Amino acid sequence: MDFSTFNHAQPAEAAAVLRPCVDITRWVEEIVALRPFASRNELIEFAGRAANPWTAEEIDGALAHHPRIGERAAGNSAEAGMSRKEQSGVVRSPEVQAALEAGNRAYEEKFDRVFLIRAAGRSAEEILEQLQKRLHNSPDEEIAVVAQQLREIAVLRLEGAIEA
Ligand SMILES: NC(=O)NC1=NC(=O)NC1=O
Repeated sequence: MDFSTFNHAQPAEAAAVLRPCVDITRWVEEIVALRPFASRNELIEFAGRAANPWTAEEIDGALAHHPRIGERAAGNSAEAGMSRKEQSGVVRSPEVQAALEAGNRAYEEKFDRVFLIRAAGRSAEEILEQLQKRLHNSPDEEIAVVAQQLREIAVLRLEGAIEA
């Protein structure tokens, strides 16, 4: 959808573009309510700080839409397509794949949620390095990192969804 159409669309139509970026209603509704934005850049910039901070409940609700790193998102929803595209660069050797799977399991064991990282533009090795580093975080430290990664993914998705 182009910026001008988004800016003047019906609220439900605008919300439908935002929802696949991150499934957090407060974020979607704040952006829809603030339209019309003066520019695409202003929209993107606001999206980077809207509904801050997200609660742990909001984050965990949104995580349900994110496949594990190394797992291919199934289905033909907008989110699944975005996840596949974001993870398309995460090509990996069998060894790295095995290490990612073990890392995901250890992470879920410790934090009781899926390991989330902004995968776009990152190699499997870098993701594995981040996973192993973050495993040492305390739960409070880690939820802040997860929130930042989720927001980066949301903004990247929004930039992809709204053409100039
Ligand atoms: N578990 C994940 O980190 N998933 C994802 N990261 C992305 O950048 N897209 C995803 O679906």
